[in-house]
Amino acid sequence: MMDLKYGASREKPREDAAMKRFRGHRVGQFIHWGLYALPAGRWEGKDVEFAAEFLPRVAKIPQHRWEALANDFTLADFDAERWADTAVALGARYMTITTKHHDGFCLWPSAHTDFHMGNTPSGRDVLGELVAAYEARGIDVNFYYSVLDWRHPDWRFTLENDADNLAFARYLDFAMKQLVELAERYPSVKGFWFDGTWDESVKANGWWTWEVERMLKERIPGVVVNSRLRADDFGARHVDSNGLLMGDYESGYERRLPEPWDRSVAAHDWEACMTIPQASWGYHQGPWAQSTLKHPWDVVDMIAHCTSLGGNFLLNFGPRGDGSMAPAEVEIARTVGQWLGVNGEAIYGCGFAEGWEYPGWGYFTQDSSTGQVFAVVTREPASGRIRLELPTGMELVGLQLLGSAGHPFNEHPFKRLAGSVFEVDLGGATSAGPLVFALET
Ligand SMILES: C[C@@H]1N[C@@H](C#Cc2ccccc2)[C@H](O)[C@@H]1O
Repeated sequence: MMDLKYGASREKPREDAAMKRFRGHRVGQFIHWGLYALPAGRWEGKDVEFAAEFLPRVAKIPQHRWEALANDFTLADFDAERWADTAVALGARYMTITTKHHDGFCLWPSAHTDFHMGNTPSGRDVLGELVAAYEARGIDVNFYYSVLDWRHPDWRFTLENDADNLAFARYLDFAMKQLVELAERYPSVKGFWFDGTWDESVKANGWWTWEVERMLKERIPGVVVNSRLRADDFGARHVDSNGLLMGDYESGYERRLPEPWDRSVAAHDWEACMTIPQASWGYHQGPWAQSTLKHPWDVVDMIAHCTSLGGNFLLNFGPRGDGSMAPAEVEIARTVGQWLGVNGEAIYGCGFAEGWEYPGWGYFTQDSSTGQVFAVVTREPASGRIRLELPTGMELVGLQLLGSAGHPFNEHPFKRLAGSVFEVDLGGATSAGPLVFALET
């Protein structure tokens, strides 16, 4: 093992109450909202077929024209209560909001820049309103913060000379001041989700990423920090040069999930984040994005997939420029939330079912407190039958379909094929969306 000054601070997952709470949430609502929601992927009448929040870079928009959007950011239809109601409808237990994305615009009135909500027509503290509305509903709030800042004059992608090093040192000082400001203004925040840390400039300053995590945990005991913030002494990211996870959970899964049979993932905490359109985090009005919205049952499959490997699933919403939630995304939230309302006990507080192999037709999850194992059937075989292969020596004595026909449980028939292999005929099992069985063993 190398002697690292800025490597992982622990070898095993955190087991304190705050981390257990985050782990048990399993389902979160990601929100990307900022000036990019105004053009919504369209510039000078043309759709730019790339993530809406990258528009200023992809369309090469002059800085002054991008900054002028702040004058149009009127929040005409922004209502934090309605956003929070969407999270309740989704069945989300936490929410992660973009406090500052790569363009540098801040959703709070920051004292360290002029590019913030205070210099918009409404002057409203969007973050303050969101924290109040979500916490009033018992939903934890996390802050996304982009270390990458296209606007700041001292930002550097690479460090070529002393001048770059001096400038970037000023930038890191600015970013640290903003993070202290966020921690002081919103002390009830439960986590920080860092992004924009892939450039050489940040990787060469692992000490700063270590200091940020230390500062936040000193100011907000229990706060949860993602691995994407961290670089070690040698620029290794997420996992340090000794192979140990930095931060509190692995956050490398962006618009992708681990292979469902990759049991190694379950060794540590992790979270996957996912867009509803194919590839835009900010609201994109064009058919390039709007024609690719995910089906609610695809979202349910991803939620169960993550839970089965001990991970959280963070589903992204991109509110429109006026502050309203996109109706199609709200509808998806409602359908997923209705499924969770019936089958959530197989998700919330659940995780990896040790000893149960990946079955192919869906996922096994296990309640971390009671040990109850569930089968979530998201890919019903053409045969209409699933095979349950139990850990060797285990007997299946009962099978209950969750929430069917309005009953909390509904005994379902099964038969032994051989040894610890059982077959379940899914015929007659009814439920809106993927079926979930509680296994009695
Ligand atoms: C969570 C997601 N990470 C951000 C990104 C990115 C990106 C996109 C292309 C190449 C390199 C990085 C997206 O804008 C969104 O915030």
